[in-house]
Amino acid sequence: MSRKASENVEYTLRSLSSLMGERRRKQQEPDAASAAGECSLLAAAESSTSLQSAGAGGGGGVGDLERAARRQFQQDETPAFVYVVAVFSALGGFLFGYDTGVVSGAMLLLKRQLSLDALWQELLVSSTVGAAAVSALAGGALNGVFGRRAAILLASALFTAGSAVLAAANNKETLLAGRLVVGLGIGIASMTVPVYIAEVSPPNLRGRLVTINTLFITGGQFFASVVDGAFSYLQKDGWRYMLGLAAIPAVIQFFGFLFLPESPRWLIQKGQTQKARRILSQMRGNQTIDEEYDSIKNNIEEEEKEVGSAGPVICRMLSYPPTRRALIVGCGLQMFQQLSGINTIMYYSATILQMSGVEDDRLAIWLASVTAFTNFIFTLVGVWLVEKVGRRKLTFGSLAGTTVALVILALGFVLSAQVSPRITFKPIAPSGQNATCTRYSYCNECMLDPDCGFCYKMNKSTVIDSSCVPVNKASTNEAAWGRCENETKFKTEDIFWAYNFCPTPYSWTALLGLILYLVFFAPGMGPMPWTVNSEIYPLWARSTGNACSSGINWIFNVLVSLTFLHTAEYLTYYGAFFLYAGFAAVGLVFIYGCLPETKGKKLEEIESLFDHRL
Ligand SMILES: O[C@H]1[C@H](O)[C@@H](O)[C@H](O)[C@@H](O)[C@H]1O
Repeated sequence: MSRKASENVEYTLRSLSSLMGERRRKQQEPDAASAAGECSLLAAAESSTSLQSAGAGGGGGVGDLERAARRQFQQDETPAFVYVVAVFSALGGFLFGYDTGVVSGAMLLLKRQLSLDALWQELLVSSTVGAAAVSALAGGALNGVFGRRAAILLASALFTAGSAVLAAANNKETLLAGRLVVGLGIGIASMTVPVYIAEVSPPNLRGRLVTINTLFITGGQFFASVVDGAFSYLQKDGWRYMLGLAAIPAVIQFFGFLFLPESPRWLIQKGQTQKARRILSQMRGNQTIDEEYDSIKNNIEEEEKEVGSAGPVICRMLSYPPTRRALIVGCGLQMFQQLSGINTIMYYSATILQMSGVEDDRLAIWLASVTAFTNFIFTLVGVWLVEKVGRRKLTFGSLAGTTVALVILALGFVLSAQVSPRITFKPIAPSGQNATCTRYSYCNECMLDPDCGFCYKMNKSTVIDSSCVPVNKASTNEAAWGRCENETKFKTEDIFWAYNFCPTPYSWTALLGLILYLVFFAPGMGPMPWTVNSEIYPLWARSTGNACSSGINWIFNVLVSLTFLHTAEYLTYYGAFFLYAGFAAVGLVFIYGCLPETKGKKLEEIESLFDHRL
């Protein structure tokens, strides 16, 4: 009998045995449990044999029975406890999304209240991402030595402390300290949570449960954008609520995890086998865990024989071809996730939407939450698809669509640049004022200079009397001098001010590109790098592998988001998006050539997928 066929028999046997055992329990027959088990097993064996032969002959009702048994088997495999554990862990993802997302709205208020210059604004935004990169890299050792549970507890304590410091801060230095602490929490959570969920999940649900973590990340980003919108009306101290609110889920996670168990795989590795057994059977409900337990244990012993246990894990990973290949795939996926520009889209969506003709600031903030919502909803599609189509197809399809969307986005900007309004009016700068902006001839050039903005009138749908003047450093809603100097006044005179965008009839292409981008990116390229990384390393290399790949994710996150405005300045907006499309196209080749399918495999079986060259 082929391996697959014998697996099927065993599967049906176990399913039917459990199905009938369950029925007996329900009828509350007084016979001893063991006898019931034995009987049902015998009966199951019989029906299983007949299933096989009937299956070969194409019996229809038998298929139904088998399907029912499978369904029952899967239900038995996943008691509600696994979901509780997954949701509590994924609160770490929620905080990751919330804290990275909320800062853009908080910054609008903070820069006014604490008179922050551009350097401080950049510091407050990127310090968190930088700290996350460092703690994600360090989190590998932390996870290996103290376990997943301790790492998650530490992350939620850091989130709580950081949010409290931020809510109470009275100066920019304290704010910076709070943002650094929160960043340390994000880094640890980002690398630990997927690993922990993967290790406690049954194979048939692992992808889905790990992907829920990314759903929580994008949910956190969406929630942050709504909170930003709501508190933007509270000009004084609104930022305290925005930044401090994160303490609530952090405290919930902390207390929840005091009662939740350690990963059984980590415990087995540390020799705490009795405890591991107990937790594993708690996670698997009424299924027998012997097979799973033995396979984890044997695997650990074999790995130790094969790779040894001397020297730093990263060196062992690099010198052992299967883990070296897995590391290349894991880090490559995380790198291409960021290089395809997701965080440029997330952080600058308000600006991109303004380019699509939305002129009102507050409306742009609310529309940005529509973008965040699209990201969230389509991640849900990913949760649904991951166990149906598998990781490889989902990631490849998603990146292919993302590449096309980036090209459409770029073409939208090309069209807009080609019809960019001419500058027809060159006002004389008042003495002592900067006049460099007045040298530009087209709105497009003016827009790309972060110090300048475009001031114009409209005659029906034509731009007239347009000038390029310096922006007011304290508020980008108005110019430093000239007709657009006073926001409340120029609005009554039918004069318009465009900072960071140009009025254009082709704005809809940018909007279309933006939405298409998220529709394609969110189900695959968003969650799959995290999901795949949580499953491709053997146990001894899992925390280090995830530490490296998460670190790469955060490093490229900083690189891409911090350089976007400069890239746009040198290459123009469409140049920047063509560049991301180019990176995404290279990513496609990488995925096609290197990413194996891990769907449905036991964590212990996945290593063999990397036995051969990529
Ligand atoms: O998977 C997540 C998700 O797609 C987020 O929207 C993004 O901001 C993160 O950088 C990414 O790692």
